[in-house]
Amino acid sequence: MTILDIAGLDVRIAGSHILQGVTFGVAPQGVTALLGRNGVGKTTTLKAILGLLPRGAEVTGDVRFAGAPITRRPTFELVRGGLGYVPEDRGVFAGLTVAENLRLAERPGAAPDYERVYGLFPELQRRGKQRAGTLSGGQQQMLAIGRVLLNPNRLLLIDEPTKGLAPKVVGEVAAALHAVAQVVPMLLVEQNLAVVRRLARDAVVIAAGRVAYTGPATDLLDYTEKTKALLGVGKGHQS
Ligand SMILES: Nc1ncnc2c1ncn2[C@@H]1O[C@H](COP(=O)(O)OP(=O)(O)OP(=O)(O)O)[C@@H](O)[C@H]1O
Repeated sequence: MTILDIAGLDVRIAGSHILQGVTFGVAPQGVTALLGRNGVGKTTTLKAILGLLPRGAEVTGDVRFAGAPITRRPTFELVRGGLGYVPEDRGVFAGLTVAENLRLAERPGAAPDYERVYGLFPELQRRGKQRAGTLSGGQQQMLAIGRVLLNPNRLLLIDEPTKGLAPKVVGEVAAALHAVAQVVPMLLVEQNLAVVRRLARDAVVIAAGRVAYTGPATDLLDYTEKTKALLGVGKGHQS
């Protein structure tokens, strides 16, 4: 059983053939980690799923969300249909307060689930009047995730949530993601293998434009030689 199926995904941007027939499925529970060396095409994979690649990008292949083909559906429809996205740059509005950032994510006609968001991230309630630009990196990440969780989701796509964060904060964000993953499944791009070990049940590795591993995350991480060959790093290290 899968909630998201990607088959033969091919992406060319500005003359480079970035993804070359990427094929994998995402389980409907828990965390699936999407791994690979820098620049291999992890973000491109998430953006291709969401229809967010630049205009000139050539995209072919089949993407199905809960069984339905979504390849040419507009992004807003996918998001309304329960595909939540937390981009790598977090995309919070620095000049607005935390509460205003959350309010902007509310959808007309839908009841925003503040109880869930503040239950997972009490800090966001305490800092409601603070400008988002003055939050720490970890707090901004929690705001970016909280904003997506205001609305119902069937799958979250989260891009490098711990990138650039201090080690203590990485632990806090990982704990938050662990709690979120109890409620909604996740496809998580993450370079920090200690975080992957803590959170992910399944792993998908992209190498040279193709899927080089799919299977249990622990099997990959316990096999140090393979991890090194595919990701260029050993157990528990951050690349
Ligand atoms: N809009 C674009 N125009 C040209 N090249 C692009 C574009 N977007 C991505 N690329 C190229 O595609 C390749 C894959 O990029 P992508 O950001 O998907 O990699 P990644 O695996 O997410 O990397 P990182 O771990 O560094 O975030 C890179 O070589 C990148 O330079």
